[in-house]
Amino acid sequence: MTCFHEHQASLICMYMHCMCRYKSKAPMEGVETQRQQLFIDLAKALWIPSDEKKQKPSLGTFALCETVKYSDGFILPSFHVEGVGELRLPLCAEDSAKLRSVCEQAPFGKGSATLVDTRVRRCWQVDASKISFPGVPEFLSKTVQGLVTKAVASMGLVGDSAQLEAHLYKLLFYEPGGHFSVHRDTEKEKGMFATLILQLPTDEGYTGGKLVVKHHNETKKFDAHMVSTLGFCYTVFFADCLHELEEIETGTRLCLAFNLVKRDCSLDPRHMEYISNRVGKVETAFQLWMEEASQRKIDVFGAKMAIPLQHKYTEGNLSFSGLKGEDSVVAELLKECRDQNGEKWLSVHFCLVTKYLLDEGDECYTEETLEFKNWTQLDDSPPFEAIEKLSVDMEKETIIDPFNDEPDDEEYAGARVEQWYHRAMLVVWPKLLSMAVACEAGVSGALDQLESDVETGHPSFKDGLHQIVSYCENHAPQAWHDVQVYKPIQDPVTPRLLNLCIKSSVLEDAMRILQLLAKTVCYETSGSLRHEASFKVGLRNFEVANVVSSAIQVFGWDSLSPLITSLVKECALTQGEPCAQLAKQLISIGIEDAGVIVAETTFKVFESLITDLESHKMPEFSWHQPKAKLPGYPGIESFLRGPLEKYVYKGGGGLPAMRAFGEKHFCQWRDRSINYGYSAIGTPDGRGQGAFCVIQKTRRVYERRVDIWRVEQARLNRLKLELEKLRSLVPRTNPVNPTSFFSASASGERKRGREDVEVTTNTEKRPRSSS
Ligand SMILES: O=C(O)CCC(=O)C(=O)O
Ligand SMILES: [Fe+2]
Repeated sequence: MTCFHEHQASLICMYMHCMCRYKSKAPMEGVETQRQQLFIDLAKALWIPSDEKKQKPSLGTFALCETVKYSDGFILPSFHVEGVGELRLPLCAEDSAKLRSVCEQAPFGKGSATLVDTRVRRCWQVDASKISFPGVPEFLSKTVQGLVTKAVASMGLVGDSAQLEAHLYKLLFYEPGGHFSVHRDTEKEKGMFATLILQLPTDEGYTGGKLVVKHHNETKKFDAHMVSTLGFCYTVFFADCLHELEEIETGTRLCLAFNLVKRDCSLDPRHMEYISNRVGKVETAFQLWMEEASQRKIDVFGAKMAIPLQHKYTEGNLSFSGLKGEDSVVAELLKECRDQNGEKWLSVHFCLVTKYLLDEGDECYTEETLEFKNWTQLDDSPPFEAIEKLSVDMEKETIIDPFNDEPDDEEYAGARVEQWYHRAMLVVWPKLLSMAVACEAGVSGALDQLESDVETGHPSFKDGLHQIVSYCENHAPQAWHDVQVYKPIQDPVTPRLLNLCIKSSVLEDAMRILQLLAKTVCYETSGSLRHEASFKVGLRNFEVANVVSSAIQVFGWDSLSPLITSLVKECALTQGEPCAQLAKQLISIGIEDAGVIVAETTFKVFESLITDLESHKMPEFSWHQPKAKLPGYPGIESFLRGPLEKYVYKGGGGLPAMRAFGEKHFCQWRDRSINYGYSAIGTPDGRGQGAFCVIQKTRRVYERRVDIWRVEQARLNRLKLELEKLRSLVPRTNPVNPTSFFSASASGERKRGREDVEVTTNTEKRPRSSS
């Protein structure tokens, strides 16, 4: 028997892939570069380089083929088939015919269907229930078990009969032309991880019929025809590996197919030695992430990373011991990573991801969706409640792209193509950042967890709070997403966060939250969050106002006043009533000075805008169009900006040129006043070299100025009414003079545009209230 081992450097391919993926995205920014370097280092540390794999056969292979030695105690002189009787081995021609008479055509699975199609599979089968071994009663329990124990050792697994079983599945019988085209074996029962094909001898033997097994850029070709007349041989491979039985050219091939099922195998102890020698490399690759995480930051490396697995896995069949081949080594390496204090620092999980691609073929419509499921914890980290809601950013968080090869399923209908990719990944995050990851599955779930930690006085509670606040700073659109899009006056996040700060007296985080509320946050331009380009959380409602007031009560006005005043300045115009409520609440709990400052600050924002708008007078008519732009025609541009109504342009080129000129720049149907700041009509006239274009201004630019002024006046009236209402909400008190801290930017506001007051404040520099 020979094995043509077409070994390709799978690991090198992975690196190359890693590099290509990042190269295409030049220029890389600093943060991106750092993260991608970590991914490359990590890939090198985690996967066993192919040359090393060859030197370490103990690390296991995905497929092997061995002849059976009689010295191993293997004897099988005959077997029994229901309806035929005893068949002696090697199988003679007469018995072949008898066996054939009770066989049925072997089907294959496609999706959930079972089909018979001899173009895909030409093979005869007899069900296991009809096969027995009366001459060797311990054939299945001992003989085959012995083979299997030995075989899986070569795949890097240790398991005795309690953990590992070989279940006879079918007898397979091939005649000339028999074959099975490329496929993966379905997991026919829970725990099935590999297939064992035991080849039995026939008098005729066979030629052709090589078994080709592929896994992750590696291909093995097994040719067992030489032993097909005399002895036994077996082939074992992980069931998810693609494999194919090439056509039988002559003779007959007889096999028993077994499902290898494992309950709870452990890693080969030789693996453990490899792992303890290798884990240092992985820890070194993680070094920078470890440092960042120890500061509870997620700015550069993010909160989690995903490592795609090499084997395929199906739903509901997962545990650490369910991992196959090198995947189990990689998982163990990750689990074994330790920090400076010798503590295991990573939380290791498993998930399945399905990518669905739809291409309608007309270049107009393509769809891509990702679905994550089967989240399974592989270590003893505390359970994570909302884990099913977690997803992975396939661009930023996976160390290599898992979708760079063939899809698992494809369907065509004309030009329309649908594709499915099923992949498995390990997803890791620093245990220190578990709250930040919990936030990704939903801030409200993370808050639930934190609130119960507070109740039980969990020591890491402050740490968790810190992480949630960091998450909100880095992902404000996600943290307040639903609210922003669907219920703009609700805020289920801020009051809970501030209350947690208050309960645990964490001033620093309270300050970060107040600062965040005042900030303008931008949505990312891609993805589903395109609803609004930017937004401020601000003070959305009375509940938020009241909890802010409690924070002032607990932490003191002195420490919070700069943040509060800039928050009020930022949101007074759109959230006037909650601002007034904050003032009212402060006054009612006896922090009167602070209340007055909040109220005055709010009113001042309105007043300065009102003063500004009142200074705008109804524009008087003139032909000036001061914002006119006409590049390439400076003379006409200055005419447009100036006081004259009419201009005669002699551009040369005859009447057609003048006509084209007029149409391009001064067409009455295409009003350019919005984009180019002018409005005029061009009328070509004259002939030959004497042709010209009369440019006559229209009133459109002026009318637009008047329209804008009208809108402003309407706004002015609304603002006055609103201010009046706000004043009535706050109880009268002796005014504190807030101008000392307010005046600086108030004059700046007046000069600003009409649309909005943008108060830019630098909280650090702003002098504190001295009241
Ligand atoms: O006959 C063989 O060696 C392989 C058959 C096979 O792949 C199958 O039955 O799934
Ligand atoms: Fe198969």
